[in-house]
Amino acid sequence: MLRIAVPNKGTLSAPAAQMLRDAGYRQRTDAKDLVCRDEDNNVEFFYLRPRDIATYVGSGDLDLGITGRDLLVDSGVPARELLDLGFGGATFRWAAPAGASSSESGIGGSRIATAYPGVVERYLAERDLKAEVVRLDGAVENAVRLGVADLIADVVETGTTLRQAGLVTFGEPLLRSSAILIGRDDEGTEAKAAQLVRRLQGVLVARSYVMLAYDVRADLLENATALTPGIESPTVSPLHREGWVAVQAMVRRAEVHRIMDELYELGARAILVTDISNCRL
Ligand SMILES: Nc1ncnc2c1ncn2[C@@H]1O[C@H](COP(=O)(O)OP(=O)(O)OP(=O)(O)O)[C@@H](O)[C@H]1O
Ligand SMILES: O=P(O)(O)OC[C@H]1O[C@H](OP(=O)(O)OP(=O)(O)O)[C@H](O)[C@@H]1O
Ligand SMILES: [Mg+2]
Repeated sequence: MLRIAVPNKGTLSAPAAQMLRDAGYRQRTDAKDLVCRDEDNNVEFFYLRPRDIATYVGSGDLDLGITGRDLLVDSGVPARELLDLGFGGATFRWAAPAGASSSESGIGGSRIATAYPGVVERYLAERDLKAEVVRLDGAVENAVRLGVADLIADVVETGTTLRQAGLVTFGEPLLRSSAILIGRDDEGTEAKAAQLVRRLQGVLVARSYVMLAYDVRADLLENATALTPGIESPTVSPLHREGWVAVQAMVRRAEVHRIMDELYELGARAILVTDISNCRL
């Protein structure tokens, strides 16, 4: 039975469980449950703190896990990224008091508060910089005003927490994070993860594409299908009405309204959009 770690709390927890449900797996119904067996799919899910997930996967005690890229890097364990899951996006950034005119050149020699010492120490080591890393558990934005650090390195999503603490970011992000599927850094990992990866990829495609169908005069077909080339090629079927055809193609959800406008202008009619609930390409 495949053993998979899923975040039990925090930002990644609900979207991770939803994605697994969308991929056809059974998930816990009670937030206090820490294990859920899915006999039909021969998988067992373990609900753990996202920070600990890389540890369990790196040691080989669990086969696969869902966590943040920043947490994987921070852990330094022998686990690797198998798939970007497209949620939980955040940057990991330097920040200092507004008006302190901080820059990356001032990082060496400073006191840096962070809940991600592994990420910060990797940055320092790569540049041969020495600095004092103050490891905190959270609410890192308070560290500067409380006097334990000169600057911080932390997760930034909307930037609201930083702003409210009177801090501003500086320099390039140390990394761009999102939720990822991870496996142990060894030979068997890809094979173990193959079915789960295919299912999750199906969910990702279903989320970012819709199915577009329309009728168009046969003499306009080339122009119309140039707008909707599909993934392989669009499906074209005859219509009962002489000289018209029906077309079906997958299009990117983000582009569908522009494409519908352009198809209508071209003369296509009965333009219909349907959600895709899952797929294998
Ligand atoms: N706004 C956000 N705040 C915190 N973490 C975020 C945010 N958006 C995405 N993440 C990602 O979530 C992961 C951190 O999850 P974790 O559950 O440890 O923190 P949390 O959501 O802040 O929960 P808690 O504060 O309860 O520990 C990281 O990979 C981080 O990049
Ligand atoms: O840019 P924002 O949208 O404001 O989000 C980023 C903030 O959210 C998280 O804190 P959280 O609320 O999880 O508290 P914590 O620091 O105790 O983990 C993170 O550590 C940042 O502080
Ligand atoms: Mg947090």
